[in-house]
Amino acid sequence: QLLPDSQALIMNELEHLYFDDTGPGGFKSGIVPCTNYVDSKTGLNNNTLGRETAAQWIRTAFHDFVTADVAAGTGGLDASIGFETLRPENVGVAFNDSLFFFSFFITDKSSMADLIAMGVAMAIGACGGPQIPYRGGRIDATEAGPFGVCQPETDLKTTLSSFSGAGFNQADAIALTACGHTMGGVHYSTFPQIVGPEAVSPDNLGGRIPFDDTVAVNDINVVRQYLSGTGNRGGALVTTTNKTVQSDLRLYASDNNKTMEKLSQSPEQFNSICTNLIARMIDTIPNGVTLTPVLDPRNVKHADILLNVDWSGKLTLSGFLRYIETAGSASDPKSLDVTVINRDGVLTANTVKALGNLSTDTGNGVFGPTFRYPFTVDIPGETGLGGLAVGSERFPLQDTLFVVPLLSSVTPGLASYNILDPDKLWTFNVTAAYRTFSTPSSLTAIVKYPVPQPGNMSPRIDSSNTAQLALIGKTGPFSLYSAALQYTLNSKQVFGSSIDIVDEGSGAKAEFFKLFSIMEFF
Ligand code: HEM
Repeated sequence: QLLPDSQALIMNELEHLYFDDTGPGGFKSGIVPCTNYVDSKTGLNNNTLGRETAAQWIRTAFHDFVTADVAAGTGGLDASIGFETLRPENVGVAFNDSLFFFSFFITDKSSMADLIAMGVAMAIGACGGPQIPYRGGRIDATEAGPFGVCQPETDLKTTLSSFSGAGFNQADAIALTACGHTMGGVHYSTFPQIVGPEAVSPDNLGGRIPFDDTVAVNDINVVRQYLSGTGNRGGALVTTTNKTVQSDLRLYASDNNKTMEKLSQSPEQFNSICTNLIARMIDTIPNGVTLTPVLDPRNVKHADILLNVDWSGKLTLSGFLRYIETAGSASDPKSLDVTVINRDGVLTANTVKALGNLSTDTGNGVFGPTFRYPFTVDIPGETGLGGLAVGSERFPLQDTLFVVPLLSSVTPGLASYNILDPDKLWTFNVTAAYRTFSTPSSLTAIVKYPVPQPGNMSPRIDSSNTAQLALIGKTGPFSLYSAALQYTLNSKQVFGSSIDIVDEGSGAKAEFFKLFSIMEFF
């Protein structure tokens, strides 16, 4: 039998954030348009400061990554940056702004480190640059990492040795810097030793000098303008008269501009070198972390799957399929056939049509128009559910142990919910169905939600809350277990909360049921 494992659950969650959660409030909304700036002090967009969220996301990942020690297998993309924002080498609001935005999306299956990496891939892929292969599975550090981010004052030798410790040679270091220093710029508010107050204006209150004249586009311009001395000439880290802080000039010229010349040959060449280096940057992870395969937007995929069982033992599965019209793919079909695979792994004759919902495309999909195909299918309890087939795609699902949405609830409901609400008492009424021959007297619930970390804008997931679910009855082949769980949480914590139900005896597990998914208006 096909069983979903935690890697599949990580991929489902990240694909949802990356591919189809593209409307208002979605992950991508922070960088629509690419010039947009989300201020973490107010939570609102503010476009008078000369700041840019997309550029901040790229800089955040770089500062998190570059203190990696690949020989020792430590550091890299591990969100340790959250503990390091008071260091002089991490001066500026970029890090806390980014972590604040990402913190709305952290769950048990979407770590802060994965969100930081997604930020880079999205900022580049959605703002004129190439699509960066993106994988999930990173694990968040629980403490600060070593010092060692290059600063404008850092000498060339120290800068190159820092990159080298992270696995990047001189040519890599030059190119990676140019690939990053094509969006955003240097701010008077952050680096007054580099940019003077004359850069400040009413719609540029932070006093930013962009690296090139396409500040919100990930493109080759920075390289060409640096080499030709036109436009922004590579930006303030090249043109400042203060020699000590000409870090980009020192680095770019350190191999007699050989790497910059190579990057400048064509936009395709620039993109292909950057894709490779940026992917290597975000895939630099500590020993012991396993990344998922690359997320693939071409796949039809299921999302928001809910499985119910009624008092006659009949199962009902609902959710939607996602279809993305990627470059070169066929346009969205009117409908997609969804076929139930039973518990024995056999393709059944139980097929329903999922009808395309044209209004679901927000126009903001990173990979193209993105459509949802909602569906509902009834399944006899005896033969049960092992997965779904859509065309040649197979999605493993299971009905051995699952949370029953219609017999579960979250109170108070959505009517009184605001994402920024402070702490209040929440009740999670959770009912799980368990298909078993040796009925245990209770099942364990592990409730997971984000909690603040002192001195860090990023929360961590607390998995220490457990409770027992008691047997309340039977339906068809299932035993039903239930409990009312109460926690004092703020709205953001509820948004990121999930529950696992486990039978410790058999190892059966219902993993990552998102409590917010069943919140209703009452
Ligand atoms: C030699 C090493 C590097 C040094 C010394 C350096 C230094 C700087 C400085 C001083 C700023 C201005 C920040 C501000 O005023 O807010 C900046 C911005 C930026 N850096 Fe770097 N950087 C380096 C390498 C990189 C690399 C490798 C990347 C990415 C791959 C990167 C991405 C960015 C981005 C996107 C910005 C714009 C941020 C914004 O507009 O808010 N940097 N960098």
